[in-house]
Amino acid sequence: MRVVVPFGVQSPKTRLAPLLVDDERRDFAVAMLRDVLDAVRDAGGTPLVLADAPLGEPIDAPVAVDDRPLTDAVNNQLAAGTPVTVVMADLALATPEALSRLFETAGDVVAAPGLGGGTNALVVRHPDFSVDYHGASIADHRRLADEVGATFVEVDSLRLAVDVDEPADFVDVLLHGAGRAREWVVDAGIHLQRGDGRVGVGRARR
Ligand SMILES: Nc1nc2c(ncn2[C@@H]2O[C@H](COP(=O)(O)OP(=O)(O)OP(=O)(O)O)[C@@H](O)[C@H]2O)c(=O)[nH]1
Ligand SMILES: C[C@H](OP(=O)(O)O)C(=O)O
Repeated sequence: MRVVVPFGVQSPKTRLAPLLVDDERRDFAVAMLRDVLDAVRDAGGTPLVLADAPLGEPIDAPVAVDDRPLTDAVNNQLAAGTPVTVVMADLALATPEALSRLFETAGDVVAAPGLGGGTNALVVRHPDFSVDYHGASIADHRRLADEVGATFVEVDSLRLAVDVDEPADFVDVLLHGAGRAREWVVDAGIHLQRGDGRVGVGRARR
């Protein structure tokens, strides 16, 4: 199964700026990308990194560079009309088992919703379906599938629902992660902060 993994090289993970400086955000984004690529391969997928600029470092997967905005770049990958799967590069909890379940779920379009309204992964088996990312995209994708007469199936998965966008997402990486991304977070001195029944993250001063 061809699996496109979009990766924003230019100023990645800007919402993590409260905790990470520019270089750290890039290094962390690459650590997540490497974990996702491993999980895709271990789930039987053949990954292609769809980057908005050259990565500038070796990566264990073919890379296609397309500097168009995310939606346009992914729709270009769908244009041939053959089945394509899209898995975002910031799914730090993704495992081969979770991805296999997604890949094996029947439907013209199979989605893994993200927390907060995004669309973290899509298996597209309908030639007329197109994507429209950002701004509660899961709702847009339900509508777009309906408009072309495609069935739309959603996979309920914690591991595919968590995409790391904001510092609070590090809580789930620390509690449920196991790969390079979690290792990077720990090495960066980011730790759980628990008090009065709430949990967040803090960072040890260097
Ligand atoms: N190819 C490509 N991938 C993108 C682009 N923008 C985001 N991505 C990737 O799409 C996925 C989800 O995007 P976001 O969560 O918005 O990622 P992001 O842009 O790094 O994060 P923010 O800067 O905080 O919005 C991630 O895997 C990004 O690497 C883009 O313009 N082109
Ligand atoms: C790509 C985008 O990610 P978000 O901006 O919602 O994190 C989406 O899932 O539509």
